Amino acid sequence: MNTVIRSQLLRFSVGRGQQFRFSTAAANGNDLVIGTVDETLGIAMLTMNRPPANSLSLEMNEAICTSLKTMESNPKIQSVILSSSNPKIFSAGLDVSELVSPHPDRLPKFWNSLQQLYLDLYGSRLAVVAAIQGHAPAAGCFLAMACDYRIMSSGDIGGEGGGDMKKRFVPTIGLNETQLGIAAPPWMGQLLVRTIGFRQAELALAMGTLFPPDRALSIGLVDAIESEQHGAESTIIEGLSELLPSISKDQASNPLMQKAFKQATTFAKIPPHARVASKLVTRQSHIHDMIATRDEDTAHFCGFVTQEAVQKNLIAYVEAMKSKSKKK
Ligand SMILES: CC/C=C\C/C=C\C/C=C\CC/C=C/CC(=O)SCCNC(=O)CCNC(=O)[C@H](O)C(C)(C)COP(=O)(O)OP(=O)(O)OC[C@H]1O[C@@H](n2cnc3c(N)ncnc32)[C@H](O)[C@@H]1OP(=O)(O)O
Repeated sequence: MNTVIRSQLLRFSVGRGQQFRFSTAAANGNDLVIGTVDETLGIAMLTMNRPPANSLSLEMNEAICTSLKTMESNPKIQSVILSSSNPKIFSAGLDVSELVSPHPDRLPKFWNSLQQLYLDLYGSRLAVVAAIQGHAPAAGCFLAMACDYRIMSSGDIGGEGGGDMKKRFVPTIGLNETQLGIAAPPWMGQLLVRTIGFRQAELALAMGTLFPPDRALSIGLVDAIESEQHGAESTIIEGLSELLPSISKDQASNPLMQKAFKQATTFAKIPPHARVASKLVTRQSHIHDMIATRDEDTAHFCGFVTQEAVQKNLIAYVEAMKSKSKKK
């Protein structure tokens, strides 16, 4: 919450695998987002890096938007991989501390930053490939749905624990808002309808369902699933290692990341004008609807979240989350 973007862009250099970073005044000194670009291939990588869970605060939303816009402003870049520096969490959705006992001035600004993130990502001229290595609940799922292609980790043996007692790590994805005693905003819910169809979305929204990878694939919430068991050195793909930020270099032999890289490369080869025009055919009306109702949506959100009963639910949810985390 006390993270403030001090300077938008410290360094932006293009070329094979060069990086640009955002400088922030976060207590841990980390960059919120790390961007790398490869002009030769026409692809970029945007790595979310807000420990512990890549939750979306006002500053995180703004950092993703600014980074994406910077990539878009480079005419040589046609596609981008959206990934996470946390191998088990793509994004935990909204930073719940933005919702609990919110400051009246900050709350509408926060919501506006989320709306803008939706508009920028869903309407981006770039083809965005989501590399969903870990959990993607609520607005984490929304982030993935706003991309053009989603590849999710199938989960693996050995994610937690040790020795013979290793547990299987199974990431999940979905709009689970009702489990928190809130409802997904209409535009987010509609994005689910557009992605998986009316009946599946109606049920999933009501139940707050979080889908494991195989179910997410079968209903079309993700386009592909991939193991994360790292391959042999010989399977390393040229260009991927250079594109990965220094904190994720070990991901070069990760099959999921390789698949995302191949997909981004495929997108980058499609004639851009045709690709962007076809994207507008399916997305423009949804974007226009959202813009037309944006102020109303903000007022609705602020009124809804600040209700006493909603605050009570949220406080209980955050307490349960913290005590679960402490017990680990
Ligand atoms: C017609 C409609 C009518 C009305 C609607 C009108 C308006 C709409 C109103 C409201 C809409 C608001 C929309 C909300 C969308 C959201 O995104 S809400 C946020 C939902 N997110 C979640 O529920 C996820 C919660 N987190 C988890 O389930 C797990 O953390 C997760 C599965 C992601 C990972 O599990 P695990 O690996 O076991 O990690 P931990 O649980 O131990 O967590 C690690 C640390 O991360 C912190 N953390 C996790 N999630 C969040 C978060 N969302 N925000 C902030 N912090 C988070 C957690 O506390 C741990 O921190 P610690 O180690 O304790 O410091």
